[in-house]
Amino acid sequence: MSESPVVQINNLTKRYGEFVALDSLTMSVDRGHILGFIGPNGAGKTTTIKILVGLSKPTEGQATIAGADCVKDTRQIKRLVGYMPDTFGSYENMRVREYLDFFGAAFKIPRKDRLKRIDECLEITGSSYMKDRYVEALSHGMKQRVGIARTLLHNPEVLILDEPANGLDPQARIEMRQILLRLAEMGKTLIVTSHILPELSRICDTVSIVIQGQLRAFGTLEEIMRKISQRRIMEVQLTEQAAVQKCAELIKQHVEDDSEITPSEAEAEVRFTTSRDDGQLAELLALLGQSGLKVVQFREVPLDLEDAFLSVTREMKGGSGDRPGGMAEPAGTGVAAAEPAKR
Ligand SMILES: Nc1ncnc2c1ncn2[C@@H]1O[C@H](COP(=O)(O)OP(=O)(O)OP(=O)(O)O)[C@@H](O)[C@H]1O
Repeated sequence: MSESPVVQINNLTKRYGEFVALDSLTMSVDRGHILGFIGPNGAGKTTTIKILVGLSKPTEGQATIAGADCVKDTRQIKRLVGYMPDTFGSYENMRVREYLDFFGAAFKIPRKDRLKRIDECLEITGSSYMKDRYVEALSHGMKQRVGIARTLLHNPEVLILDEPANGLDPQARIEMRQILLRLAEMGKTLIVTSHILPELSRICDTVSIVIQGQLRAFGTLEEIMRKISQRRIMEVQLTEQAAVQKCAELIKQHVEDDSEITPSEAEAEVRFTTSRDDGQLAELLALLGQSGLKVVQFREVPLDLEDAFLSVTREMKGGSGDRPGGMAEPAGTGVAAAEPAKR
């Protein structure tokens, strides 16, 4: 029999007066999994997280962590969840070990166990060498790692990390990724928010895309990518910028009426979306050549998580209109919108 999900969110709704910040959100995360929680500014991510960690009450719906109700069982929730916000706070004249000791004491870890636990958490996050350094003198990347060590002190089952890779250089991001994967291997369940989508796609096995308080896509990376890749994005690279419009016109005559065609004179290329098969695309390529266009590349653009995100964001544009804190119009590829992936 399969284990029930560690995090279970059912029809979670949060209203501020008339404004619906979260609209019947339902999703779940299994033990040892890493959920990428994605959404533009104002989508409702922080609102969801606040409810999960017991800092806010939903207007309707329910959230549980390892069976504990996020509203009624707040003491249990504190023990079960480690939350790392996206800001570190200011801790002057405190060394890393003192900082962690302070939080260990706040979690009521007995002093003799605390020192051992601090060493363990520093080791897991590759921060042992920072132990005697002053917190305020740490780099941003070092602070992020100490922040995770702090989150681990009371050995929570679920870790909620808000933008852990934000502001990190490429090397620090790789290290962060390794830490998060190690935590999942240890059986921790992770919910990670991020705006660095390619980074997130390397660590998450499940992805949830929230826009305007609603779940727009949910499932494994493969499920979401399969949905959006029903239409592929093709790219035609030309030798001359002047030929771009002519190329776009010819493509328009050959593909579906609702195909999205994006000419870029600056890059001497045309991108378009289509469900035409390989044979039909080969005909198009031949036609472009016969029309005197010098095509140097004709290829399918691989889709990534960013495309999925832009795809569902674009779909929302035609929906319920503006909303405070919404995302600017994305320069998306216009691939077919993803339906929420059922699990
Ligand atoms: N206390 C509040 N009163 C009224 N509206 C609120 C309150 N808190 C949040 N909101 C609104 O709810 C919506 C969702 O906000 P939330 O902070 O959850 O978004 P988010 O996805 O975390 O965005 P970001 O990525 O910018 O942090 C926003 O439109 C926000 O303005």
